[in-house]
Amino acid sequence: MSGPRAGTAELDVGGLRVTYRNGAAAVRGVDLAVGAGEVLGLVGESGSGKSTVARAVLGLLPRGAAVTGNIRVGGRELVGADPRAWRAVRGDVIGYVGQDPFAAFDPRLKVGASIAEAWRAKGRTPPAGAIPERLAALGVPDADAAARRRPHTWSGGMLQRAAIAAATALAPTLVVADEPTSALDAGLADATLAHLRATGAAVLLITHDLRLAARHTDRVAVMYAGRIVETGDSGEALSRPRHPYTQALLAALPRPGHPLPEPLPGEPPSPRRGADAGCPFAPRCRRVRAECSDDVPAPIDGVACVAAR
Ligand SMILES: Nc1ncnc2c1ncn2[C@@H]1O[C@H](COP(=O)(O)OP(=O)(O)OP(=O)(O)O)[C@@H](O)[C@H]1O
Repeated sequence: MSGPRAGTAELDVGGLRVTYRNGAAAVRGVDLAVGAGEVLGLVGESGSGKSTVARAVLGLLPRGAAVTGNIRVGGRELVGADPRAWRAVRGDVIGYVGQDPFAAFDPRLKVGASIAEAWRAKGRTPPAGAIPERLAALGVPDADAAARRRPHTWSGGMLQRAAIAAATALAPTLVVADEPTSALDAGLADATLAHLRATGAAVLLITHDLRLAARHTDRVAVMYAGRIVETGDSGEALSRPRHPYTQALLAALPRPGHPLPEPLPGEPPSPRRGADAGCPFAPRCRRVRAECSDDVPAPIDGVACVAAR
C-alpha cells in the first residue's frame, strides 16, 4: 500500500487505544497516517470506532476516556498534551468539519461573524475581505451579502461550505471531517468534498459511505470493532477488496437494477468485551477457518486476515 513516506505525514497515529469511562474499548490499536494534500477515508459500520478516532485526534474525547499510543500532528505528539496545548493546535493546525452545519453556527450570529470567530479565538482579526473571499472560493454565490445573513436563511449545502471556510480559515495543515456530507444530497456532497480537497490540507474523512469514499479519497482504512482491518489505495481496496469484511460491506451496497442485497449478517461485538482471543470478525465471516480463533490477525500488506493471504 502506498502512503506518506516515513516521517512526512501530517497526521501519524500509532498504536492508538481509547477506552471510555464505562469500560468500552472503542479503539483497540489503530495505526494510520495522512500526508500533506492527501485525503484518507476512514470507513466502517456504525460503532466501529471511527468517530472515536476523530475525537481523539481533535482532543475532544469525553472526560475520563483513557488514551494510549501516539497522535502526531506535524511531528508534534499530542497524546498526554494538556487542554491548553490542544486549544492551541485546534483551528491553527487542525480544522474540524462536523456532520450538521446548522449545529456548527450560532443562530443569533451572522454567518460571517461566526466564521470570524476562527481568528478571534486566537486573538486575531480576520484580514479585510477574507471571509467573503473564502466563501466565494468555496462556491457560495453572492458571498458578501450571504455572510451578512443568519444561518437559518442558508441552505444546508451552502452552510456546510461556510463550515469548511471556518475550519480552514487559519490554513490548518490537517482537517478532520466526520461525516461532513451526511446531510447533503449526492450532488452537493460531491461538490463539497471537492472543495474540501481543494483546500490542500491533509484530510481525515470519516464516512460510512463507501461510494463517497471511492470518489473522494486517495486511500482508505476500513475499521471493524476498534481496529483497522484493511488499508489501501481507494481505487484498489474498494474495487478489489481483500478482507472479507470489506467484501461484505461492498456486497451489501444497493445497486440500481439489482434486487436489494442481503445485509451483512450478525452484529459487531460489544466494545465492552475483554481482550479479543481471535479475529473479532470471525463469527460473521463466510471465510472463517480454524486458525481464525488463534490470534487477532496482524495486518500483512494492508490486510488483517489469515484467509486473505
Ligand atoms: N462517550 C462514550 N461512552 C461510552 N461508549 C461510547 C461513547 N462514545 C462512543 N461509544 C461507543 O464506542 C463505540 C464506537 O463508537 P464510535 O462513535 O466511535 O463509532 P463510529 O464508527 O463513529 O459509529 P457512528 O458512525 O455510529 O458514529 C460504540 O460502541 C459506541 O457505543
